Amino acid sequence: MSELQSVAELKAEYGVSPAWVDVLVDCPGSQGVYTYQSRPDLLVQPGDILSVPFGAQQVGGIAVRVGNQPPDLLPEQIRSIDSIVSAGFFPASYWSLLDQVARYYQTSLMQVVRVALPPGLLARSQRRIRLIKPDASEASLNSAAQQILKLLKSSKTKDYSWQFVQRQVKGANRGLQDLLKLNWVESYLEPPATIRPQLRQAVILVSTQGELSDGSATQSSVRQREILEVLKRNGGEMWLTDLLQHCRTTSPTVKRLQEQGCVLLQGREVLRSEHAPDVEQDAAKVLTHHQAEVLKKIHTVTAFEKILLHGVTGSGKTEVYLQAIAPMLQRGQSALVLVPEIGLTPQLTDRFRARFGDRVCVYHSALSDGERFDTWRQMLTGSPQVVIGTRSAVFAPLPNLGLIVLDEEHDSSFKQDQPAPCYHARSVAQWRAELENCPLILGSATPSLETWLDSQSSTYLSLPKRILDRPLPKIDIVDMRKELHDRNPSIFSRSLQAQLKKLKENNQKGLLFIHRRGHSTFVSCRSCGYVMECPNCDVSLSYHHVHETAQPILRCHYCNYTQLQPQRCPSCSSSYFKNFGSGTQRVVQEIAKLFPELKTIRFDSDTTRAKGAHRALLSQFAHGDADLLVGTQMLTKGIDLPQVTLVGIISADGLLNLADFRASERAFQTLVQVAGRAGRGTEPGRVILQTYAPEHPVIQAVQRQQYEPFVATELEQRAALNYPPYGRLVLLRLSGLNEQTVRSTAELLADQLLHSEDEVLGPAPATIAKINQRYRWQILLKLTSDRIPNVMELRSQCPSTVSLTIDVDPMNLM
Ligand SMILES: Nc1ncnc2c1ncn2[C@@H]1O[C@H](COP(=O)(O)OP(=O)(O)OP(=O)(O)O)[C@@H](O)[C@H]1O
Ligand SMILES: [Zn+2]
Ligand SMILES: [Zn+2]
Repeated sequence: MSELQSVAELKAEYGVSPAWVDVLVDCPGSQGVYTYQSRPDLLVQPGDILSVPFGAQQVGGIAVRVGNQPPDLLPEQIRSIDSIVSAGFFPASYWSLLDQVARYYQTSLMQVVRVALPPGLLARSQRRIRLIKPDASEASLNSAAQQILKLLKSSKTKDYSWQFVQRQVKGANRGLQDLLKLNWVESYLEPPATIRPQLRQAVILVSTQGELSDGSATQSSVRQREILEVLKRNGGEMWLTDLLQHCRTTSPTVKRLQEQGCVLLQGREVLRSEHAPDVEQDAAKVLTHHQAEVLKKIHTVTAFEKILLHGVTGSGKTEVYLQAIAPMLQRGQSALVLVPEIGLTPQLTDRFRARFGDRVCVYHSALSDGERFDTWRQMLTGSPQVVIGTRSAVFAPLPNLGLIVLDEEHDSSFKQDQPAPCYHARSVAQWRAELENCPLILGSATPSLETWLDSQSSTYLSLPKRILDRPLPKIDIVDMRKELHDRNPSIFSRSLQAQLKKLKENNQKGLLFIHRRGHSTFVSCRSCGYVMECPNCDVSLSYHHVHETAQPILRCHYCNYTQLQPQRCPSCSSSYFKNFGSGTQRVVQEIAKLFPELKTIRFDSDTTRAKGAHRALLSQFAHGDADLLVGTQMLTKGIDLPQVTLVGIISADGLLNLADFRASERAFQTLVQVAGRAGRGTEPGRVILQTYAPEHPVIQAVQRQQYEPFVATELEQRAALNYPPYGRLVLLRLSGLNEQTVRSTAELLADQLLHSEDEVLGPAPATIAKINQRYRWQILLKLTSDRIPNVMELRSQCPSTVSLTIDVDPMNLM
């Protein structure tokens, strides 16, 4: 638990209000947490908005911590709080949470604030003064207070901005204090509701006739007609940006259409929350027996409780979340739903929107500052709502939280590796649920070992069957060594080919899963073995081939370094210089060669980079004439398309051979999840899993689709080696431009750690020893107890050229 004390506790203990307050100052040009002295007459609580002196100014700040421990500063360095602008602006528990994150992950509070809050929150808000006792008499007051009172009475709304009052009244501050004490006026912070609404250009179709160039078929008039046609098809109105993109045209062309009287350009105000398409209203589904049982249990939980919802793929977990949340909104409470990646959210958010309409808001780190800010403002209004977001949304400042859901809780993207704080949204969600005293639901078909082991201390709920008793797909394991032996050199086994042939006739769709992105993982020389590497990073370059006739390029996935693929080996000049492996591009090209009748869509980080691309590609696949979706890890995450009957796993081997103690767990989870995309509709599903290691225990476990036996074996191994979820880890990552300095710093730190009772592994170069010119070393601490040593102090021993990242409970050991 946090070491923070509530004001009530402090008062009980000391009989006084807290003496010191840490204030987050966030104004243009400076952002930081500073300590101020409180005043005996002020009862400052975390979450209050304060006015504090800063330099020569008075600025707004947020009280984040209060205490009676004198800070490590000279008395003359500490200034006093001016006043409380707005008490309880944030729930106090919110600041306890951020504080707890900072302490647990051993980073500064400011760094936590940076992931949690939109920048410049206070700078955009305005402090105002309002008269609350209209019949107040001025007689007994000092002159400044009298003037303020007079001023406020003269205002129609009985209120003015503090800035205005200060300009009108000399000594306004003292006058205000008196009035506040009398409770005749109140001081409040107005969130910038009306400030700078964003305007966006809309194009409206006025006439398809107009005075198009001259009626003749010049190239430009044909172009213009096309644009008008597109506008017409879209109901006569589109955002300018959408129209430009859609028609591949420029704004001067559209402006010319306006001059010709065909269209009208108009600035419109938009709320900058993520633009979502209209979704049809949807009513609650009649639950299956298992779903109903689970929901009944969830409804009985009203205080903090950790609930593991273990449901096989396609068992209808989302429907359970929806029906768990509905009564909550009715009671005026809000819910937070965390999902691993934004690629998965379009379908999920649509389902939530269909049920709850505009009470749903999407919050993730890819939002622009403006969008984040607007979404934030909506949250602080306190109206009951559902926030869906990725890991940073765990910090969404929703007041009155009734439930937190973490869907696909096993997913490692809930953990932030870089930059600090290296937090795990699952841990933070748990602390938050504890602080808010609300239930936390962790949902997964393949729970993480951490959660599984912990489920003894939580509520276990299970959905063992798919909805409507649909069967799990049948999984065939294909030994690729045998394929080669039987003279099938193709990346598709004979059984996968047979299934692919049947797709079109049966009017069904398939997914092909590849473990890596890009055309292949690396390029090497078949004569001398030379491997093309990135000059900045310690990784091989990946081969990218845009289309058959394009010049192939090589790219680094860490720093984006790009070069043309050389014709010959740079080392021995051999012309046998080829790419290996199989990535999405190669699979797409092979399909085009072998099955020209099948239409494919590529779904990986290259094709989904643009905003909204996930949604566009998935809906193209679901509603268009494409037969195959070819993709990477993204395919494993929650895609729910009833037409998909076939899942082909091109090669499972890359997953099995990762150098990480969690490799088996991850491989099992990924393979079960991707297999689970098949047969979710009325037609049963079929999975072809290709591998060079069919006897591998993970492959065997996946084929049987039995979670518990797999986990039991895996836990035994972890226990034997004292790895998580038994023994805990802390990883220290060091990096810098000078290899020698990084190395010697790592050695110095490791020496100091040797005195602790914990096991010190390393120092050693990281698996990827250089990224973006920075050399990387690491030290791994294997803890012998649950007590996490404080390694913050080691920071002072690092030269300024070496950066140290502390990763508590690391997920990524590369
Ligand atoms: N009670 C029900 N009756 C009919 N259809 C349902 C019911 N519950 C859920 N469904 C449908 O079943 C499908 C699978 O549900 P859902 O996507 O929630 O499963 P899931 O458990 O989240 O799966 P996964 O973990 O594989 O993503 C969805 O299309 C959903 O609309
Ligand atoms: Zn060579
Ligand atoms: Zn690089």
